[in-house]
Amino acid sequence: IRTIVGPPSPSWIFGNMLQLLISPEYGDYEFNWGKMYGPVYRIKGCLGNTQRLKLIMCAGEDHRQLRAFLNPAFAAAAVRQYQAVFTSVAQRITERLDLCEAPSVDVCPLLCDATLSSISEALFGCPVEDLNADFVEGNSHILELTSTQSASHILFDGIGSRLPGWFLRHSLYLPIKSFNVIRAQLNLAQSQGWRLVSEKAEAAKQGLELEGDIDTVNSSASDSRSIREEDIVAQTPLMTVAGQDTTAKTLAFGLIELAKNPQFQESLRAEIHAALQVGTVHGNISYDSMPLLNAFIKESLRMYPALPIADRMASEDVVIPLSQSVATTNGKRVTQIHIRKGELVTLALASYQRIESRWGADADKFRPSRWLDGTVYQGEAVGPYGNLLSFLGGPRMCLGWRFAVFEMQVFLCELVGKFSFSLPAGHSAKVKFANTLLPTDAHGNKCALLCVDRI
Ligand code: HEM
Repeated sequence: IRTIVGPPSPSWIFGNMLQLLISPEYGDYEFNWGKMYGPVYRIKGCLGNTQRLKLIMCAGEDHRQLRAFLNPAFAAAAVRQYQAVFTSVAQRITERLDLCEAPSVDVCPLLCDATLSSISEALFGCPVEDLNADFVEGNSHILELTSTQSASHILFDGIGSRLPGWFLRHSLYLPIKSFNVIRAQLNLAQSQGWRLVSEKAEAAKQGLELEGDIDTVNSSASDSRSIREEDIVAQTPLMTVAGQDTTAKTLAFGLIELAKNPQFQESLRAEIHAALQVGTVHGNISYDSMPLLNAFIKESLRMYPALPIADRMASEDVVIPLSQSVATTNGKRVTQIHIRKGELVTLALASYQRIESRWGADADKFRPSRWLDGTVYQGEAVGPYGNLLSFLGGPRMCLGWRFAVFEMQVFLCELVGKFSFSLPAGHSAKVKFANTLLPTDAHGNKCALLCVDRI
């Protein structure tokens, strides 16, 4: 890795990490590095750590079993059953927007509440109000915590990646404010998970019919025998963290783009109204047959992947073949890279989604029509949806991708069908990275301020 070319490091303490993670706008440096050095390059981590590039990873047996167990709740047929939940949650966003009297609204909290409701009702089988109130509050604390990023966080992560796993697990018990919040939330999530599992077990004992959620969909799965209740319980915080903010922010970025492009917004609304009309006659809306809606969702995921970069540590020595050779500092070109056990690899998902050979010469622009006019490269699929890596790929691919796509289809039909979105005068939206991509105001605060008018 040391001989792979890459940008110079401005600091031994931070390496290239501040440029990568807290540039004024996400990608200011990274997207240029991609253009200058190609799809694979070396950057420096904190404290002289060198091992960073972009590649893919593997996962262990426990993880495979747990995925197999959870998979049925996220299969296409199961996700279709969540339509009534998504529709009712979307209608509640409309009700809240109708009550807003201010000239502009920050849509982030509305969307975040809505995506939590979808998870709670579809996967846990109960409304958010039935979840422990402290758990719901702790969840928003966690979202706030994970929406901040600073040089000291980055240094802390850099030091943390050099410490043994047992030390990090114990350090969570240090009396640090953010650790207190995480600890309390993990405990609440565990007890919340136990409550859900025992309620389901009790209902099943009484012969009550249960459908569609994580705990019941899988009760008959043959490969679930080795999964313990503790494992199911452990999924409660994972579902809310993985599925709430990711989908809400993708929608928020999408609505900002719609506000910037009134003409596209009009065309999308016309498609939605036509589909809703046909749906009323036939009793079902065919979301997958709406070209503009689906092109718009794919373009939102492409330009604003909730997780723009993912770090992986090699669990064993491995040789990774490259589809194109890359230059080395000693003037040679190599077609494979040797990664040693323990070395860190950064997968630059957002950069991949701006590669011109895949997405067109204007890959830096938000243009949904690229999905309809043949601009997008039609080759082997690396991710589950639209050849995008927003949901990653391989054994750790997002379990909830169908859930997220369907939820976005239903929410957008409701919102764009009923409201028009425009940017408030003088408001400039920015894109920041703090664990995930966030829309922010000019001061860097998480916010997607929009003028929202009833049609
Ligand atoms: C637009 C919305 C979403 C995006 C962009 C997204 C993206 C991702 C990505 C990139 C990962 C891999 C993370 C990593 O391994 O570093 C992931 C994992 C995961 N996601 Fe999503 N996600 C979304 C929505 C959801 C939803 C709605 C759910 C569930 C309700 C969900 C459940 C999960 C789970 C359980 C994992 C862990 C999978 C594993 O480790 O095997 N996600 N997601």
